[in-house]
Amino acid sequence: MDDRPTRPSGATRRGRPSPQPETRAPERPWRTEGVPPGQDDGDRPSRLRRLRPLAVALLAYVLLFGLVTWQDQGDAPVPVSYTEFSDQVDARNVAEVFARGSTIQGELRAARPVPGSSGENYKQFATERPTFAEDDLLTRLEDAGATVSAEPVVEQRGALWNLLISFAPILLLVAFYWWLFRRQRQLGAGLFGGGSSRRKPVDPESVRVTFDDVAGIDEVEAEISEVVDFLRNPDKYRRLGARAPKGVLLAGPPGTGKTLLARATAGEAGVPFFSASASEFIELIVGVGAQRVRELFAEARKVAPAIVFIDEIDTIGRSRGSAVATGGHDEREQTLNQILTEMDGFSGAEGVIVMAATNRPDVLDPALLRPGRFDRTITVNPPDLDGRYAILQVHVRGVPLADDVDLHQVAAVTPGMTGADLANLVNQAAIGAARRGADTVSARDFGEALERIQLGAERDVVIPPEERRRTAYHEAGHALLGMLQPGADPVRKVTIIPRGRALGVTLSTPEADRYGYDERYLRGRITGALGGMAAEEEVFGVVTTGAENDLENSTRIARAMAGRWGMSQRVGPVSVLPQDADPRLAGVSDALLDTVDEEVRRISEECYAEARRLLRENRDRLEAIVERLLEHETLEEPEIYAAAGIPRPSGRHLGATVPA
Ligand SMILES: Nc1ncnc2c1ncn2[C@@H]1O[C@H](COP(=O)(O)OP(=O)(O)OP(=O)(O)O)[C@@H](O)[C@H]1O
Ligand SMILES: [Zn+2]
Repeated sequence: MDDRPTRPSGATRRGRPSPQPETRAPERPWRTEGVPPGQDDGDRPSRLRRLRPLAVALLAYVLLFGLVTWQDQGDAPVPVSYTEFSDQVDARNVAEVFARGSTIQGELRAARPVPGSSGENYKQFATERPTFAEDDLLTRLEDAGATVSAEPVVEQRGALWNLLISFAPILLLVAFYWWLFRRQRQLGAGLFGGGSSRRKPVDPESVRVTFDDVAGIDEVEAEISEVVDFLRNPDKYRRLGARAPKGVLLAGPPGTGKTLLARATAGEAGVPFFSASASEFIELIVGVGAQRVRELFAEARKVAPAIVFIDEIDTIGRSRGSAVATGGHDEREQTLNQILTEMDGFSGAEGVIVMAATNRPDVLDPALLRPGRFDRTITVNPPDLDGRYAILQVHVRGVPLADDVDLHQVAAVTPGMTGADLANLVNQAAIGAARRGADTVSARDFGEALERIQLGAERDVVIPPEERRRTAYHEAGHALLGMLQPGADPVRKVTIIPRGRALGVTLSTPEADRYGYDERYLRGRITGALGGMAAEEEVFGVVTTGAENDLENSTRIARAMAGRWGMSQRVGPVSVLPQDADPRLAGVSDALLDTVDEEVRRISEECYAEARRLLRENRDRLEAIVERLLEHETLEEPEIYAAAGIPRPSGRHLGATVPA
């Protein structure tokens, strides 16, 4: 669950909680990625080509360095070392070196210096050694059996050797880097099916996604259409000197179809679509991310007009002061800078449009949003009732529906669900029908799929009677408080059949789409969440571990009330716990944080006391629900309200599950 209480279902569970309800995780098996796997082989030649500039630069550097060193030698007395005389040594050369005043270092093994035979023209061989004449040297050389050749072969070992030695660390480093770089790519290719680092354009014809596949985007369609139009007729804009759109930021919660929208934009315009996830850019090695960005854009430019899509841009685009940053800092910044450079670099004329998606537009570095970069933000919201209906219609294409399926009804009972959730719902329903061996997908399949998504899959375990009874009180406590509090979301279902990791579940969902919450509603949510624990304490006099998940939920809401939503008078109308930022970095004092803690405790204690009071006053209702629950294990909305003798607030209900 994310940390706003805006999730579709207010399910409260007893038992070791699954912190992330099964509604999200493995939900999108159909999510196709831009790259057909196994295309990496074709990249090899271009990879070599890419490395060529590096090699050329290196070679040039070595040559230049060598040349400079060589040049130096012409003028200044550079030490020349004759470690030994081979028979290729030219005596004239030796003399020349002497004449220039160079020092010969090392041993003249073949020509031992003769004491006293000093010549004026020749410098000292070595300060502490006697000098000798050229003739003398020649004689000695010949005596030693050396051939005096016409070609001067001066062994330049000294300079060259020093050069090589001084280069060795750099060369080693370059080699190592190269090796790592290649290894990373191979690893990436191996692990992620051959496409993690390199994106090829998807053939626009082969995976053509169009606006027909995206539903409920009426509000953003106008803006997106402009991008499509530009990609289709860039000349029309160019002629008028209109600045082309460069970057479009798609902001919205996960699963709202941002990727789909970007892909559909490419599909509509009939241009290639390059996609990458920003998190893929971040590698351990600094510079790799930037390199990948460069490649991505280079390839897009080659086939422009095109769309480059960067998902999760916030992983690299977080503003510097932000508390949470992923990946190495340098790497992140370099990669971000590379993206900015690429965007600054191309003129609109090239026809590359960058689309990026984020669910945290608030944390983005302002540099990203400057004109000429991502200067358009399109907010994609979770769909409303009509939107959900439209999305369902898209996804039931090709799914044979039974006559009893009413998509309006399905849309009505799924407030808060995103496009991805709905796609999953249809998929799960179809799977259920297939498992039954049915020809069509029925309303019952939808009901069961929704239940599985909201409550988790049923688990086949034998619960001891004592535990079962305790669970029944716990869930009945949640349900009763949900029904007793005015303004609370209607209770849809209660079960003491273990589901997912929970021993029992109470599900309440809002009647209609909710966009904001008032304090009373939130307190009701806390009281309801604490209702299970309160019932256990009320009836058995002890508290069990079954309330862990409930406490997490209630505390989270209380913290947000006091620290984020200004609902505590003692804290005041200030934001102490801004979303996803470290309050201490934001300069919040410890005293204020302590006050929030105290307020969280106060709110929770008040709500708990309220829960206890309500349960005590309605003990007969509690017992009635428990009795029905132990008998039927699962109760639907009408039965729950009937058992408690409380009028039902809602009429809508996806009555597909028949209780045992
Ligand atoms: N508006 C929509 N119309 C039709 N289908 C949708 C819509 N929104 C989402 N979906 C379905 O959900 C799937 C996932 O959506 P998508 O990956 O585009 O969401 P997203 O916003 O990019 O999510 P995330 O932020 O998690 O990457 C889509 O492939 C599509 O099947
Ligand atoms: Zn509970």
